[in-house]
Amino acid sequence: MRTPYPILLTSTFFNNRSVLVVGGGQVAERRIKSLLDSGASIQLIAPEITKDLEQLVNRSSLKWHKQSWQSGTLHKYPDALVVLAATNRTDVNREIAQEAKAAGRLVNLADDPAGSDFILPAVLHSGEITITISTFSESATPVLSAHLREKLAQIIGPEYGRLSALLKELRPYVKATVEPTLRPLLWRQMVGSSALDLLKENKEAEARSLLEAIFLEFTGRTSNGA
Ligand SMILES: C[C@@]1(CC(=O)O)c2cc3[nH]c(cc4nc(cc5[nH]c(cc(n2)[C@H]1CCC(=O)O)[C@@](C)(CC(=O)O)[C@@H]5CCC(=O)O)C(CC(=O)O)=C4CCC(=O)O)c(CCC(=O)O)c3CC(=O)O
Ligand SMILES: NC(=O)C1=CN([C@@H]2O[C@H](COP(=O)(O)OP(=O)(O)OC[C@H]3O[C@@H](n4cnc5c(N)ncnc54)[C@H](O)[C@@H]3O)[C@@H](O)[C@H]2O)C=CC1
Repeated sequence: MRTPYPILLTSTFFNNRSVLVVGGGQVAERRIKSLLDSGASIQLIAPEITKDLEQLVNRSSLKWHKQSWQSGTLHKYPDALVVLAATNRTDVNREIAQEAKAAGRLVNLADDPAGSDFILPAVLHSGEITITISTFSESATPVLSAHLREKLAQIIGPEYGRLSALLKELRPYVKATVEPTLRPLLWRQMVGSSALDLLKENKEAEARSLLEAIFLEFTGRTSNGA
């Protein structure tokens, strides 16, 4: 059994590329909305699209080509490294995938995860934290992924996103003053501190002070060679 290799595409990836989506139903709509949230420019090929997608065409970086998929037309979208075949026609999705793979593009088929280059997991965003969940290994049970996302959403509250933001603020100072081998120890102290509880109670200033105190105490100790 091979496990899938998880990667997260950054907005840099989307800077000079577009994503090609074929099909404009419910599944395509869900994907296009999250692609737009990630800053992607999208080329959409479909004869008909949902009402929500029609509205997005007018006010986002989504370009609609109102037509069915035509064989041999992938070359018209040279900057689309990522292709989503999301029509309700298995034969059409398969043909798109063949063309995409032959041209060295990365393709996802909405109806065939095992034949896809990558799959799209269930996603939970909590502030600056992204949690992805997948059940995929040869095939998937997506409703279980959605269920797990709901469970995790109850555990991972907004305080974790706020803690992440505070730790990021401290990161340059830690990098400048703490030896690389000692950094994990310091970060673990901060993450395991009661800053999280303070943030849960919206005591942002107290949480910041506590983290700064841990930092100062740690640097004082380590620079003394203790
Ligand atoms: C591989 C993957 C995506 C990919 O990479 O393409 C995939 C594939 C397939 N889904 C199918 C069906 C359904 N998918 C959903 C729902 C969701 N599906 C999602 C993810 C994924 N689904 C990826 C794997 C995730 C993982 O690794 O676990 C969620 C979590 C996220 C999202 O899509 O945004 C979202 C939750 C939305 C929410 O509740 O928030 C529902 C329920 C519903 O719609 O309410 C049904 C109907 C019930 C059923 O059939 O189970 C079919 C059969 C199609 C057919 O019969 O033709 C296939 C293809 C196949 O399994 O062959
Ligand atoms: N991965 C997932 O999470 C899920 C995947 N699916 C699969 O995804 C497929 C699509 O699902 P929905 O969006 O709900 O279907 P839908 O029926 O709502 O939409 C299908 C879309 O494909 C377009 N289309 C049809 N033929 C086309 C062609 N030749 N060229 C371009 N566009 C074409 C239609 O105009 C429409 O916009 C389903 O058939 C199913 O196999 C379904 C549910 C969840």
